[in-house]
Amino acid sequence: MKANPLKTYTEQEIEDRISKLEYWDYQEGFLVTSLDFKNFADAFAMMTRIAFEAERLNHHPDWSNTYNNLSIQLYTHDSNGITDKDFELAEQIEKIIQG
Ligand SMILES: C[C@H](O)[C@H](O)[C@H]1CNC2=NC(N)=NC(=O)C2=N1
Repeated sequence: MKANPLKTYTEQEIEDRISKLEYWDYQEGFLVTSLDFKNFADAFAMMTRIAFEAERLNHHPDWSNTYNNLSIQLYTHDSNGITDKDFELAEQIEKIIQG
């Protein structure tokens, strides 16, 4: 199950790389974002698109949805930290958001 843990980023490396992203912050060990949509349907449509991307990358978000809000936390559970996988998914989600 836990094959080959990836290299985890240091806090400084995380801050440097996340500063290049518009929608993401680093909070309490996670890459995080909170997105508000017009309504539930739009929020859920976005979750569906992100879900397919997560499957493609084999890396999955910790997330929650409340009506029109989608809150996402990214973390590599197998490595107990932030890895390239988290940044790959964050960057892909950002592209989807930006259309
Ligand atoms: C076996 C499978 O590759 C792993 O369990 C993957 C799947 N998706 C994952 N997603 C996240 N966020 N962290 C992981 O460690 C992880 N591991």
